Amino acid sequence: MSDSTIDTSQDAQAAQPFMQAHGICKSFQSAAGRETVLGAVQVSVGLGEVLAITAPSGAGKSTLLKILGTLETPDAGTLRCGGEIVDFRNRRQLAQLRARSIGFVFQRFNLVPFLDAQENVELPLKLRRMPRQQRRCQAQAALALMGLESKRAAMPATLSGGEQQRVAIARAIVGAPSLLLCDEPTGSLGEQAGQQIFELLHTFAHAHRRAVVLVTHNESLARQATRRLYLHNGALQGHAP
Ligand SMILES: Nc1ncnc2c1ncn2[C@@H]1O[C@H](COP(=O)(O)OP(=O)(O)OP(=O)(O)O)[C@@H](O)[C@H]1O
Repeated sequence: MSDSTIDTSQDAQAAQPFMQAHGICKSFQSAAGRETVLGAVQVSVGLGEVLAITAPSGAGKSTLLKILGTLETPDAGTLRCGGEIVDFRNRRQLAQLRARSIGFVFQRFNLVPFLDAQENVELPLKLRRMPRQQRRCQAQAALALMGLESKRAAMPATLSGGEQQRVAIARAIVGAPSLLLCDEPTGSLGEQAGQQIFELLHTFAHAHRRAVVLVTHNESLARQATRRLYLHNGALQGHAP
């Protein structure tokens, strides 16, 4: 169900918020001076929902997503994840938070070309030194969730764009993150493959009670999200500018 009329002030009331951002500001230095990209952004995302964020190019969607994913430090504001305030100075806490709770999906699939689908999905678990049998089981389950049981041994180059993105999503969710941040995940796919990716993300959020943030230029997909917000002039709002 989409709800394009929801106001951001109601945002904090979303059921079981997992990630809450309050007063997030970010500016960058450019040749023309200091440019404010995000000015006091408020947003929360709850378990079980897909939150779509749309905006014109250059409005700061990727910057916001990086801050929500703790990959970028805001100039001001607070971020709560699972009820705890994120300390951006504590690199160790950030790394643990990302490893345990946050998955990332990008427009580019970034699969390792010399590893097969299963090995690609196992990679984050291997880095965490998970025993081989356990990581194999988890990777198989993640690939099954993406409808790729029959492609476990396939090399990335032999897969379609949509299939490669599904492997990338399986890799992002294999560690069971509560929050999945997706930056234009369907941007390089055709309409049908993009729709399939959206439906898989939707099922992941609803059936597994996870929070999904979907940054997209695709109006049709944004309309199908649980909730959608527009990034405009550095603020998130519930209606089109
Ligand atoms: N590290 C950085 N240093 C300087 N400027 C930056 C940096 N990162 C982002 N910007 C600037 O911030 C603005 C927003 O960038 P961002 O990538 O977040 O936008 P976007 O909405 O994701 O754009 P697009 O839809 O085109 O991908 C741009 O003007 C960009 O040049």
